[in-house]
Amino acid sequence: MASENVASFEEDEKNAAHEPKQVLEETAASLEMKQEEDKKDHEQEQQIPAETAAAEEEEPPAAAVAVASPEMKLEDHDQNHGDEEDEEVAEEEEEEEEEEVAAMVERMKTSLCSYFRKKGCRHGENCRYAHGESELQPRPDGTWDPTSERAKSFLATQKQHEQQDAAGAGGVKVMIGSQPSSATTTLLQKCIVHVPRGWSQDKLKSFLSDHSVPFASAKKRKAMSVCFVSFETAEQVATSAKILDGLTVQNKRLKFADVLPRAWEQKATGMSGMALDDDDDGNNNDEKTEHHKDAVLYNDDDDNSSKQAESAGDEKPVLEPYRDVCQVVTPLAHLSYADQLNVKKDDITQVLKRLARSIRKGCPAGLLLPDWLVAARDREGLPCEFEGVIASPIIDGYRNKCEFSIGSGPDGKRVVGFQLGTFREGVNAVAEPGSCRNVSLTARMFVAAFQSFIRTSKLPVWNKQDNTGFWRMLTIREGRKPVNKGEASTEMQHEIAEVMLVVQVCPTGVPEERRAKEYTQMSLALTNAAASLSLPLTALLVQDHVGVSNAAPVDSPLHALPIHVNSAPEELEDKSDDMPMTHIHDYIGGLRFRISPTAFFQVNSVGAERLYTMAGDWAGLGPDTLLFDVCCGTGTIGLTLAHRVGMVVGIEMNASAVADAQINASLNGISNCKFVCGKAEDVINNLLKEYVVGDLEDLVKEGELSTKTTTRATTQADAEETVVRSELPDLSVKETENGTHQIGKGTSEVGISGGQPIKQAEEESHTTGEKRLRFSNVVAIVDPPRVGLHHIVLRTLRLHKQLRQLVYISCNPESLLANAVELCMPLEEGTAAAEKSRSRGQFKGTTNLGHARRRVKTLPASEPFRPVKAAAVDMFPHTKHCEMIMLFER
Ligand SMILES: C[S@@+](CC[C@H](N)C(=O)[O-])C[C@H]1O[C@@H](n2cnc3c(N)ncnc32)[C@H](O)[C@@H]1O
Repeated sequence: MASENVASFEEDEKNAAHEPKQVLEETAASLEMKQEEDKKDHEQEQQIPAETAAAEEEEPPAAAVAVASPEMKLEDHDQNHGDEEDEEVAEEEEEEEEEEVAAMVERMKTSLCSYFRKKGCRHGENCRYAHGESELQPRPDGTWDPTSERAKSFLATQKQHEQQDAAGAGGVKVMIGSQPSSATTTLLQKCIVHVPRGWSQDKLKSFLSDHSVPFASAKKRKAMSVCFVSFETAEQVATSAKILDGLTVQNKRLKFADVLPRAWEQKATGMSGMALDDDDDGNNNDEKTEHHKDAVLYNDDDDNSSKQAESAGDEKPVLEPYRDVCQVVTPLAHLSYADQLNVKKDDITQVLKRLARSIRKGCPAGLLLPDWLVAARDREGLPCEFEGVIASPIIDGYRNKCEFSIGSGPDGKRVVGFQLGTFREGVNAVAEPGSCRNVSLTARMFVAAFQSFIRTSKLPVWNKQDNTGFWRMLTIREGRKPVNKGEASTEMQHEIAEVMLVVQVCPTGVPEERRAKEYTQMSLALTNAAASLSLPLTALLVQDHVGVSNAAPVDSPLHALPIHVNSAPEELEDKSDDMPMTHIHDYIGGLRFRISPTAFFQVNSVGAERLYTMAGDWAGLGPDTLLFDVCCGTGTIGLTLAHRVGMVVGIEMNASAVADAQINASLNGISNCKFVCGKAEDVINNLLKEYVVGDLEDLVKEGELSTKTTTRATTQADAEETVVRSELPDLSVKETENGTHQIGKGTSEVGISGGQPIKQAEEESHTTGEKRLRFSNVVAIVDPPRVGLHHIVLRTLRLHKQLRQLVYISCNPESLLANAVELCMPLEEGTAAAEKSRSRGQFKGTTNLGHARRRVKTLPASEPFRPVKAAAVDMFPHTKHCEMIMLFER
């Protein structure tokens, strides 16, 4: 027994030793693109649409994001800096890279833990080997641990196929596309590239026979310059390669290449093939849509060729690698829900450990480590308590917003659905949402109706390769009926009361009258479908967008189209005959929220309710609290917590979301919230000055506090804050005028103030003369986009002494990690001056830990936060995403 264990561990060590290099290569290659994306991200709404989520699933593991590419090093470096400094930064980045690769490899549990299987493993979740099949990941070569069930069932299937083949006609049966193929079978399938397009299959066969190629079967479609050939033995493959590879036929040299199995087959076989994409004929061959530079997908579905003829005429069949749409969009759906939660828990555990490691690494030499970091050693490296992942109350059909691409399917037909990969992978095909478990039935029915319409339209669908076409994207947003507390149905379907459809088009070159005609037909088709399927359709809009990516700027023109579906009067409060509806409504925490077409709203609204409640519970709210809701969207967090605080100030850059937030306050009779439209980095400093009793000496000068409080040291804050608050005048909040006025750079404030009697100061605003409340207890709940908080916001929060509690909600653990470094890393006195010279205008990225650590050193001496607790709410079942929440205090 014991020797078995040793043997298995030795083998694992060997495997592990190969992993880092491979991972490193992959990660470095992916970074250039990632940087570009991150830049764009900061300007955009960062909700994870189902489709984006799908694309993101395709990206390398999150740890790769922070690895620096050579381009990043150049860009981020001030050219005036000396070589020495460059080297230092490069060294740090290299270390960073190594650390993250190591962390990533650590997370890749590619072998089963034999201790766990036999009598339990004392390493628990920190074990580097997989505890059970659900934790097991494929090895870098695509194969599975040979002792796993997966590998065993794979071998069994392989054996079965071999038996079938032996009993059959003697040839190797090519099964790709219909059932799992074995590694052996895949190795016996090859493709030949640069075969004359005009050749028929028979011509190909006679060519092979003439050249004594011992093939088992050969397939070729006319008009394609690639064909597929299978062999019976490896020797036959080798012989044929010698004969065919490089042979000149009609002035072109043939290429004998591997066939790229579809993704699930790749996982099982670990195949990779030869480069194909260097066609020297200059023609835009169909094969060139195969961007996988390695090999060609063997699409054995003969039906596809005939299906293309039925399409509207502007699409060509594409030959490209594609995967099952559910696997792309919901990659965890094959696991039980409990296993999905375990996968997410492990991922977040690793992220948290990296936070502790990164801050320890950045701690100035000679400075005592903060207590929480010392305590991390006793928590197996965790920087704080981790309360685990809270399950989503709804597991299927939970998404209230999905973005469906309009394009061509693998068979060339017009399809409305999800992109089967990313453009940078060269995957352009779109597939119907099929049985993706995160999409609601309502959305699927609308997709089907819209797809039927699109197939009749004479206007072209969007082609990502040449950025042409008219129909681009269909966004479906759903709003629910109010649900009484405790009655929340697990079947979201029954609660959907409002549906908004936003159809994105590229109007370039299509005359207005022509568009208007198409829209009328579209509206009719969708209205009729909604009526016949008893689906609510309450808003229909067209969005014009001419950019390359479907992510349109929030100010892209929107036109509301009339629809005539019977709706309940309360659903249509802002609808009049000549003003079609432009919003939907949903409910969180018993409050009604109006949502504009471009405003962010959590896609899993019942999950969001859990998240916001937890944020409120952790934030230590009270009637004397001023709550800053940073990146507030339609005001969901602030408004659901408004009854627990003195006042809420929400900051949001999307103007229509801010307008929603203001209306949402009115809709729910909430009067102690203000919403400010502007970028948080532009307004937060001024707002803190406006509302927070910041500099206590000022107040003493103003005669509002006794001198006793001026000696208050930041580190004694908790004890003395009570004194400060009790000495503030006991005032009731006074009604102030609602209205809009300027604060800071290019911002506008809309708000309603009022509320319950609380303890705070009141003073006149310099800008409006209105009586303004000022608080000494300030809490921030930040819920930034995927890229995280802007460094100016982080700096302001860290330097604002009055801010003692900060709750960070994040849909991207990587940016949370980097931001947490900036909030929590201890600083040496005087560091700022020393670091100043090398900090000018650089360190742009926020998801890079090395950048974050260097940026902290540019701050003036300031008390760091400490991580107190962390948890996650699974807002995205069946995907790898999860919403994290962390409490920081000081
Ligand atoms: C993840 S959403 C959170 C919204 C809201 N807290 C909620 O849960 O519904 C992030 C929000 O931040 C906004 N945003 C993005 N960058 C911003 C910035 N620099 N300043 C202020 N808001 C920003 C986006 O428009 C979006 O509404």
